Amino acid sequence: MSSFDSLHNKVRSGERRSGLDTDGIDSCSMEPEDEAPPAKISVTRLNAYFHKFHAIHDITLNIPDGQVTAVIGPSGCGKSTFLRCLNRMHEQVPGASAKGSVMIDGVNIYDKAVDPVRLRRRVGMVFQKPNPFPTMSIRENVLAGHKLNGISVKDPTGLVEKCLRQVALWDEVKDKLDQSGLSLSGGQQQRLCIARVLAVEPEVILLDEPCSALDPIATARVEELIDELKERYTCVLVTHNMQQAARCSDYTAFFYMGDLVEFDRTQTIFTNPKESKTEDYVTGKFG
Ligand SMILES: Nc1ncnc2c1ncn2[C@@H]1O[C@H](COP(=O)(O)OP(=O)(O)OP(=O)(O)O)[C@@H](O)[C@H]1O
Repeated sequence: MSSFDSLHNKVRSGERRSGLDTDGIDSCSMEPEDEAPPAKISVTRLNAYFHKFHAIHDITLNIPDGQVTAVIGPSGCGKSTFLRCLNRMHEQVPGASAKGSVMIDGVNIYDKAVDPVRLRRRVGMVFQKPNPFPTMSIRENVLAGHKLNGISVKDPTGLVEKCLRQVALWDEVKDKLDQSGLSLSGGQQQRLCIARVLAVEPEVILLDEPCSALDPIATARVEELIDELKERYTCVLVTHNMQQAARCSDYTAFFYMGDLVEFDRTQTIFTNPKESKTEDYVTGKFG
């Protein structure tokens, strides 16, 4: 059975999350004809470059508020570049530039008046490889965003506990908060990094293949966490793993060679895509 058939069948049978199986699509409660939630992020004619190389082309889409939007596509199609344009991390690469508009709650983040450092607190990012600050303890890692930005915290002990509870790490680390973040397993480190992002109270969380360095059990825990995060945050998830996109996301954007080929509800992308290129990709004909 192809992955498309498998995904399709799972969608039809309405199976629920269980480990790494392909399910959770049914958690997308809207039927295709329903109205999409309002956009948290409106991207219009976004183009990104590395020097003269035109990496993403004229991307226009609305990322719905309080949902998980997955970005899928073959290697090199521009997924990470697109993601990094959403909090202006792209421009930190020497020679990189972007054109177009990215409106978050109606404000163009590329406007000169927008401070990119403050923006990145509102639009936090979780990376492929867990990257706790190596010289900091678990506690210090959670508070790192405040420290690096010179923001005082009224109740650091309470904040550390709250954030570690949010990522379901508290019980595992509460007795060793002063140990190095590197003393944790890969999956625990990734949840610590998510706690670090949550500590500065973002509105949007960008996740760039957050499970690619994790084992299946750690992956399942991070996926469960993403499912919980969407109750409070808008999430954009770059993933190579179509099963993960199907399990975790409400909407999916399919990129190919720098173009946005199709954007729709995840259920539609995996069961009834409009574009043959999308169907070829989700059925594993190329990738
Ligand atoms: N720092 C860079 N300098 C020059 N070109 C780059 C740089 N980073 C990415 N690119 C190019 O931009 C294009 C898009 O890259 P990007 O990393 O966004 O793709 P991706 O879809 O995320 O790939 P992958 O799935 O392999 O991570 C690719 O052709 C890539 O080679």
